[in-house]
Amino acid sequence: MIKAAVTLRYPGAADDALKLDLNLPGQGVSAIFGPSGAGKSSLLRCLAGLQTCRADIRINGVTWQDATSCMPTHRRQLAYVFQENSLLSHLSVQGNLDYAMKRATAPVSQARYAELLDILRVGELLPRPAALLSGGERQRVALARALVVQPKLLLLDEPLAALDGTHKRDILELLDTLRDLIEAPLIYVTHALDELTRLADHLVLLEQGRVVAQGPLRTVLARTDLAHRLGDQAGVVIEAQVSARDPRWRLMQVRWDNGQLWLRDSGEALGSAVRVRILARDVSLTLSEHVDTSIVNRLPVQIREINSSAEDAMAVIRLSSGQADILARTTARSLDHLGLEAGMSVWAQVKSAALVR
Ligand SMILES: Nc1ncnc2c1ncn2[C@@H]1O[C@H](COP(=O)(O)OP(=O)(O)OP(=O)(O)O)[C@@H](O)[C@H]1O
Repeated sequence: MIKAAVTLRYPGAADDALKLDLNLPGQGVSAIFGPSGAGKSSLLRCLAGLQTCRADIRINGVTWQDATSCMPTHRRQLAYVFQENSLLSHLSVQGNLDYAMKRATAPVSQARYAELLDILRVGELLPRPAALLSGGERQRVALARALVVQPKLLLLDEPLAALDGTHKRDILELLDTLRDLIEAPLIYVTHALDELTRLADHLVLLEQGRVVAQGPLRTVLARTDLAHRLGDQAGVVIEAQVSARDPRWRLMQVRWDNGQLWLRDSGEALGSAVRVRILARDVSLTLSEHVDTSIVNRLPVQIREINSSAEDAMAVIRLSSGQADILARTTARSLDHLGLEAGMSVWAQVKSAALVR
């Protein structure tokens, strides 16, 4: 478990920049998500001991900070990857890796070192000066450097933010590959929901230095009361399995207990575990199944909860399809017109769904 109660006020500020209690799993990827200025980087700096703050921080049973003690950063056995400039620019790539290995409390084995360099395609970069690497290369080396020290906690602060689309996808894929190899918990700061829906197991929503919500990714994303904060990005992720393909139309079917969707075939093997993201704005509701529509994905669902307010023209509805939750957004007028209520069985028309992993 990661437990961190942090209070931080910058000198001269009228209010605390951070006042929060984090409870995160001791392994897997936890994403810290929030708008600019929410305090995401400040929080990572506090966890790393790079920012003076009042805190109780325990990482998998080891106290890093409490009311009477504060372990210095170099003893916290953590690794940090920033948006840019995580490397020592006056050294070569090899020099950066050697530097990290020498200072590590328990560096990785030679076999794991070679494996990490291979996965991250760092081998051919070893003689290159760090200062002359491209953005994507720099982040691959920064990740290698972070992982060879075998940290007890890995902090990633918007590692993709400075990259263009191609490099972003490349690093995301590498992180996805590495996630099963990394034993340490990973805290991933981002303000891009598409990154976290792919990588995260756990989600913390931060606003103005306060935790708005925290919990398993699926649970937090299915909360109707948070949907308005996420705007057009509101929507759920569903864990499913590739169950069939239709080569004629280049479609692939994914299933979960008693739900299924057809998606564009992206080549995953039958039986593979996948993660599907469905945005609330892409789901509409009908009282009976409409077959005369171009929408392929029509799911029988049950209405679990309706969140509407008198001031808002839009309502958010939580539906269940077996074990999976789906959010739909409709106008309050449609809600009234169709007489929708919690407990009703209806049909969800899913206009679009994306495979995120
Ligand atoms: N050194 C500092 N001195 C004073 N105020 C600071 C300092 N660093 C950050 N702040 C303030 O603390 C708040 C949180 O900043 P922080 O950089 O942690 O947010 P963030 O969520 O990481 O934002 P972004 O996504 O833009 O990087 C902001 O209001 C910011 O202006």
